[in-house]
Amino acid sequence: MPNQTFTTTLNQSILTKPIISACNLNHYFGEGELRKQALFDINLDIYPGEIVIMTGPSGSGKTTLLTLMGGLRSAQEGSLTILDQQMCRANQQQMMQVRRQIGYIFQAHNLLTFLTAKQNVRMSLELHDEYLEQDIDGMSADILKAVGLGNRVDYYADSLSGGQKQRVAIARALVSHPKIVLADEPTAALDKKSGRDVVEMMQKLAKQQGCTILLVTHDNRILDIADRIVYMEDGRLADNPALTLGEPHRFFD
Ligand SMILES: Nc1ncnc2c1ncn2[C@@H]1O[C@H](COP(=O)(O)OP(=O)(O)OP(=O)(O)O)[C@@H](O)[C@H]1O
Repeated sequence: MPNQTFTTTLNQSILTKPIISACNLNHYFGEGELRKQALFDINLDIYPGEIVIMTGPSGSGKTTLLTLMGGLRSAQEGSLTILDQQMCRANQQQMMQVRRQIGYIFQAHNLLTFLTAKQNVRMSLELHDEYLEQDIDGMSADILKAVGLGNRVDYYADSLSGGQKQRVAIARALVSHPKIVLADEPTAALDKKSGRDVVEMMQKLAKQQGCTILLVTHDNRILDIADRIVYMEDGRLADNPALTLGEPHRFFD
């Protein structure tokens, strides 16, 4: 029987065009003699609604690629299209326009600790003109309920546990219904159960909204939430037999 992930991806590639598409993408840090290539000839298409996990050893280029794919870093060489915008040589305004359609979740939750959970989520809606006329308090409270924090809406971020803070960060990233969510090591600071809860929450909300998730992780306990796993090594996308054989847990243990 054909591999389900492969079949899904194949169907998607026939029916839809990628929401993110990298073609022969290279990236360099430093200048002159210090210039060092961090990404080599990356070719990767990500389709609407997919959950893609990017994994691989430390220093292999995952965060560099994630930040490029999130419009947080200027693309230098090759082609990178995000939501129909070519990011190579894009100006600041074009990059900003792309970023407004993306939700971000980082290892550190980056909540403002002197604001409540609801106020933190609300801030994300305040950045979007289209929501200003709507009940943004109600929307913020609703999404906090959806991530299981209905009884913590008015708690200050400081008084929440690590897992609860990360759930607020998920609510903040998804409340504006972004087309893409990028997550960099979202479970790194969490214990096993909280980490699992957080990604399952993210998966559920994203599937409800038809949102695409690109997630970087070293955490092999969450690889199964992905529709597709891509593996990086030495700045290149690599085939990882352990992952394609459906035995992701073998690799890092
Ligand atoms: N701002 C920077 N300046 C110079 N070199 C950098 C910079 N950021 C990353 N690098 C280099 O680029 C390479 C890829 O780094 P990157 O952080 O993307 O890897 P990673 O796979 O995300 O690693 P980790 O899993 O440890 O976070 C590394 O060799 C790193 O030292």
